[in-house]
Amino acid sequence: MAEQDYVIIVAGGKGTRMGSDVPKQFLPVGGRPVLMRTLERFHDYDPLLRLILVLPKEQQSYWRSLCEQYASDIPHQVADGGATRFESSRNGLALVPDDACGVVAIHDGVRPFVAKEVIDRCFEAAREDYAAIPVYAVTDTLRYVDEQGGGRNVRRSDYRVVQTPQVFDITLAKQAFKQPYQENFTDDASVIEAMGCQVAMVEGNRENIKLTTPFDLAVAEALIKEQLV
Ligand SMILES: Nc1ccn([C@@H]2O[C@H](COP(=O)(O)OP(=O)(O)OP(=O)(O)O)[C@@H](O)[C@H]2O)c(=O)n1
Ligand SMILES: C[C@](O)(CO)[C@H](O)COP(=O)(O)O
Repeated sequence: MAEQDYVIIVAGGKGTRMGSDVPKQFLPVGGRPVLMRTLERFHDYDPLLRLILVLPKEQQSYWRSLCEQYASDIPHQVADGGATRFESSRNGLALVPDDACGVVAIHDGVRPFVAKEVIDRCFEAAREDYAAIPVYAVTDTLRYVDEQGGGRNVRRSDYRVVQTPQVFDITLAKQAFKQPYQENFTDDASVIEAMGCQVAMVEGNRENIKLTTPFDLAVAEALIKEQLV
């Protein structure tokens, strides 16, 4: 089969920490829904990428109406959201043909500001090393807190902050997502590592924030206003 790369954009979460009436992936930032911006990032990066959007079943018709309202006609498939991020990623992966040859990126729907250079780096590293994630260095002092509430500083150079897109060889990803769910699967790289595989790290971009709380929305508006993204 000819080489074809895929991007799965997961937006099947509840957005509890955002606490908004409208699901956070549909909230407008800079006048456009967050999820539309995310989809556009990857389409603008390479219109030949096959895009798969993972959304809760009950939000899919609203998404279609938003596409009409904003005259967005980027081709994409839609998969059903799951109870966990792992399940949402797995549902998206199920739409990638079993005999597909290439890499698959899994990206948070609520990270609309990933840089083109970062997508480039992740795709290149995944082609070379089978699995790659974007990270950046911790800038604050970092403290370990024990069960008794005591604490001690740890060496921050030992840690990295992890972002998405997390990019994998398609065959490897499909194999990894056959594993049963574990609680420590907080991202897709942890699923790959549970099979004993290494994950390469490349430099991410700080602006690629995950819109998790109302504070992040304010930061997103400011980044757009200052033309930093
Ligand atoms: N069952 C889930 C849980 C999360 N996600 C997606 O994973 C990304 C990162 O998750 P996060 O921002 O933490 O979103 P939520 O889980 O929705 O947030 P919260 O924990 O506040 O409810 C989001 O795009 C979210 O929609 C998903 O597709 N399916
Ligand atoms: C995948 C992720 O965005 C990497 O930073 C993150 O782990 C998802 O966040 P969550 O709070 O665990 O949903």
